Amino acid sequence: MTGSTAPIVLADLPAQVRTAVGQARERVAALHGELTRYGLVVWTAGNVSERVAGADLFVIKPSGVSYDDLTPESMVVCTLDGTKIDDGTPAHLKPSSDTAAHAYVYRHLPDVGGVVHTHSTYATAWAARAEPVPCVLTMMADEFGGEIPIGPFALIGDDSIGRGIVETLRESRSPAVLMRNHGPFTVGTDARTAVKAAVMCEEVARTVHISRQLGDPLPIAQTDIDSLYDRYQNVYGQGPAPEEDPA
Ligand SMILES: O=C(CO)[C@@H](O)[C@H](O)COP(=O)(O)O
Repeated sequence: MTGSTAPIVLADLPAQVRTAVGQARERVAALHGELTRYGLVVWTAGNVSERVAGADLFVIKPSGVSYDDLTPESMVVCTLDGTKIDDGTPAHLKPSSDTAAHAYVYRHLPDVGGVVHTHSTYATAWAARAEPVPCVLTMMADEFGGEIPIGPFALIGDDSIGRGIVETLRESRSPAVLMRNHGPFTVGTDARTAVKAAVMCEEVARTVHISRQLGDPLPIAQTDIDSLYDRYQNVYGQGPAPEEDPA
């Protein structure tokens, strides 16, 4: 007895799971285009994943593949311990090198449905100094509810990065953490929300950096941060579509 279990085969899973995987693959493949559109990544250095609704699985990009070559069919499907399943991709196609970090986040933060990692320039510059981005912009109060925190230094390859992300985000309202000497990891209810947090993270890191070239940015009072955060999270935008009138 080896104790090893047979790999999960996507084609053998119930139809609704296969449909959910297909939809997540479409979204995750397309969202990598947003990373390049907003200039958050160079070469292949960043990744998006999304939890599969109704299954203990997530979808993530393959490692080291050019963004231009990513397709829904090439998105890799993993269990929540980060193991690739028999997902119909070639056996040699490895998931992202950050898969263990994404998997750890999904296992420990059940409300998270999407995770993004980039090395976007300004956010990573703050990470290299291990300095949180202070909350000195209304846009930061809206999206992050305070400063963007720093996570610990961690090597790639085991649970260290994931542990650092989870420990840091549990202490904060921010959906972004700047892992020391590495770069931003962001989370959201789905992959699109996590991508938005990555875009906003880079934008505010850039603006606050430029502001500091001009002098000392002015802090925002905590009560105002709380009020801005509450409005943006609960009132801003269109809200859910109204019910159709049955008449
Ligand atoms: O942070 C790192 C490596 O330092 C990774 O995010 C890579 O830059 C992208 O890896 P893949 O997703 O292509 O494996």
